[in-house]
Amino acid sequence: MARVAVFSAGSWGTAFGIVLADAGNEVTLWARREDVVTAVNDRHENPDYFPGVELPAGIRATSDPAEALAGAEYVVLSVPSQSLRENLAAWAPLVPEDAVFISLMKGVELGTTKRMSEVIAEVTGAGPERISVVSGPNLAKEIAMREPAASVVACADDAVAKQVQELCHSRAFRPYRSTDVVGCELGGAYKNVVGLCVGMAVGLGFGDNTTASLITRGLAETARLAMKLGADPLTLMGLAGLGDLVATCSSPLSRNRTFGEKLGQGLSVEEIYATTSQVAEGAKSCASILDLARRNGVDAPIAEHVDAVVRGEIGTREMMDAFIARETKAERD
Ligand SMILES: NC(=O)c1ccc[n+]([C@@H]2O[C@H](COP(=O)([O-])OP(=O)(O)OC[C@H]3O[C@@H](n4cnc5c(N)ncnc54)[C@H](O)[C@@H]3O)[C@@H](O)[C@H]2O)c1
Ligand SMILES: O=P(O)(O)OC[C@H](O)CO
Repeated sequence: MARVAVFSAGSWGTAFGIVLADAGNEVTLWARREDVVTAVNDRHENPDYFPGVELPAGIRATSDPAEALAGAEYVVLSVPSQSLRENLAAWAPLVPEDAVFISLMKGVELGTTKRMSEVIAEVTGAGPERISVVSGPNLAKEIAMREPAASVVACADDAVAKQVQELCHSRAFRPYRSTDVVGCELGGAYKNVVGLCVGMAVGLGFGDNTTASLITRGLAETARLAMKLGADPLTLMGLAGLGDLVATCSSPLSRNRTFGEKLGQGLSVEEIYATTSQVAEGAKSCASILDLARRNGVDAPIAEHVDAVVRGEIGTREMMDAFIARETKAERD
């Protein structure tokens, strides 16, 4: 049993907290709001995200980061990607010096184009052996309901990946392990952009040929960039690549796919933001991923067109027409 601090009590932080508690760990959830802390501690529930789901007794909550981090052996980070740097700068001095970070986030930082593990390294000074990521087809609601699912734990140090793997192996959650942090993180971040794109196609009324074509070309685009950055292409064929892409692009539970669907139905980005407080990472990361691709000379048509739609520069139908009209090429180019 280990002591784990989870930041924060949103959908995935709470669901992964359930996994960790089911696996026998002592979990402290950090929540920004006192009413969430009270609901978790007094009623074993997080009503904002999973009303009616009873949280395990091994989960406690606090709004005090120092209390959450006291004696923590593992620090799970699950805040919106663009807020990580600022939040972590405040928490870092409180983190025990040997604690291992576990990033659950699927985004790329705007401006710097850094992956989340790179932001963690920069802000905390932790070495690669103290930074792991978990990524895979893990829609939070299904995980909170203990529906069976698999995922990937990646760390440059295989022994640490194994520790984190054991930490989160529960009765419903089966983690595999990898040392390909770049591949896992890019698979997770890119699938959100492809999920937005597929959602747009669905919102426009297109069927399975269109979605399968976008998923497959999205995987090719992800692999192109990931390989350029040193990832193993087989990682992208695994749970953190194809697996997550399929879950996100197929499920109405995906916030990214839903966001795209609303765009396809004609809503504006501002109108969609007004209807949900939950994060659709792809709406921000399309710009940073496109930036990363351009800096590395990688062709990224899906990121480019999704970014143009999100900026309001083109419409969703125009995006689909542009994909078809692109100059013909070999499939593997
Ligand atoms: N929800 C899922 O199914 C799922 C699964 C796997 C990975 N992820 C990834 O996990 C990360 C977190 O997503 P989520 O689904 O938990 O999002 P969420 O919107 O459900 O929760 C985000 C949490 O962060 C808090 N928060 C929001 N803005 C903040 C800020 N500026 N500073 C500090 N805290 C802030 C919110 O209060 C909330 O507790 C994302 O990168 C997402 O891609 C989500
Ligand atoms: O709801 P989404 O679109 O953020 O997707 C959730 C998970 O990342 C699926 O693995």
